[in-house]
Amino acid sequence: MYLPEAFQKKMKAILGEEYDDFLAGFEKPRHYGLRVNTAKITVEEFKELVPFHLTQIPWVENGFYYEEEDAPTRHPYYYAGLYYIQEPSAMTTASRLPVGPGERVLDLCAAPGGKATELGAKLFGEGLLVANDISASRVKALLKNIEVMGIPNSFLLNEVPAKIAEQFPAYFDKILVDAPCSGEGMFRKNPEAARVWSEEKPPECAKMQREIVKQAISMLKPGGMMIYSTCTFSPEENEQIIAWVLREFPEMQLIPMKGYEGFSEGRPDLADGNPELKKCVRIWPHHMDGEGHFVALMQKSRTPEMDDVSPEKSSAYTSEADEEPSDHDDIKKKKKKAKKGRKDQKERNEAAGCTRQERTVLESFFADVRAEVDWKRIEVRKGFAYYLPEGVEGKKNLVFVRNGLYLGEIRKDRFEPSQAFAMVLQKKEFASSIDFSAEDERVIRYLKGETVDVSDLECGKEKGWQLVCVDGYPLGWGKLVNGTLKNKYLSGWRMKVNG
Ligand SMILES: C[S@@+](CC[C@H](N)C(=O)[O-])C[C@H]1O[C@@H](n2cnc3c(N)ncnc32)[C@H](O)[C@@H]1O
Repeated sequence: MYLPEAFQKKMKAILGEEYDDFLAGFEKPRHYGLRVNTAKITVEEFKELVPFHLTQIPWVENGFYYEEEDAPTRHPYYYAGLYYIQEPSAMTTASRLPVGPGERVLDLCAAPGGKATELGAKLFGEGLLVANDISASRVKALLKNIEVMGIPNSFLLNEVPAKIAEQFPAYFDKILVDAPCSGEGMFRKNPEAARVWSEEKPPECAKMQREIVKQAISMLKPGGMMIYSTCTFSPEENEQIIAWVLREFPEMQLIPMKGYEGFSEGRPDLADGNPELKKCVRIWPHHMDGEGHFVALMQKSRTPEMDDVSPEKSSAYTSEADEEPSDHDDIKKKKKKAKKGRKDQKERNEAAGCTRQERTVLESFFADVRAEVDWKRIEVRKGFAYYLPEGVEGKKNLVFVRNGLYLGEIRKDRFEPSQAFAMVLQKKEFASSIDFSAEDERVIRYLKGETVDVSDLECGKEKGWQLVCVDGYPLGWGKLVNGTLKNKYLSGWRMKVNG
């Protein structure tokens, strides 16, 4: 494969004796990965359910290699948001940022959402996920992925980091910066990246990365954690950025992250020699089954007042051991905790954000919804109903693409629930559902937008709105009339007819 000469020279200098192994790696096949969406299904349940040949990615608990011929993007479970297709090394970043329900989390360079969707899943619907990207077109993909994965409590922005920083000073418990970079680690996966690479790219990107990181630090709470990653090898964008942070922001310290035998230490010799830089992680494709990556986990010093607070009282103090769901039981505990939080916060006051008439229409639909609803968080704008996240009240002058969950549209005296609303529900949370088995050919026809005969299937109500599921996992809406399911699957999300 083509590799620019200047790149080869640089890598030879960095890798020395290992260079030939590194080069040989470019001829090996790439690896395909999927990440289980633990907000919807546990890893154990997933392994029992799916028909694919999966192999555990050894350093990511909910990550698996899959075989290309299994084509998981064609399966209905993909449409149900049970997993996200992600390059295995790219899973590392979000997996090493300890996030738990109730926290305020920011992903500053989030599109298309590979990492933001994992952070959102770890919140289990409690707390706030602010996900931003500077690119308007890429933010659209981010929105879709957040919706498919069923993350209700998000605020999606299309802004420059400095504008966000004005509104959120020292606000977030956790921040992820997956910086725009020269992409050297993705040359094998994306040969085009090698063709557009030039020697000027790394220093140019480094300039941009310093600006983004500076803004991120200003938005981090004392005691909060920031994780920085790139998919490139160049020291200017990796160790040298972190060395700069350590010099310029004495309140920031590098902290070790959960290890793996294939990880390599950061290289102080490629920056200013600070031995702390060994706490960074380099992922070399010739050492592991994944593409090139760099990850650094940092923490902002606590203020003296915070030292009076016991660890249980402050989410920012929580250690990784406490936070990482290590198995099935931990995930269940977290879900329980999130549910309790919802109950504690719930006050059934009047919805501030809608008229009495709108409320009546919504209430008639919500009579069939068995999830907790905090009416204070419902807002209707020009007939469109939203469920607002907590924590972004009064944030002004920001370009956003979505504030919270889009619930649906009020059309006179009817409510049309949205696709995104279906994706945050569990089957048991709606009064009536049509549940297809994944083998039933009607599920594909439903996903292609067809009307289907379901007279042989059981459902809670003989007519009206149905939550359409595959093996118990919601896919979207349908409306039942005389045994026929009218298709309400969002047209833009449909499976391609010839696909
Ligand atoms: C490596 S990609 C992010 C990938 C994403 N985290 C994921 O896992 O799917 C970097 C992103 O940064 C965005 N970006 C570039 N400059 C930015 C800036 N100044 N502020 C915020 N985002 C920026 C790009 O549009 C791009 O989507």
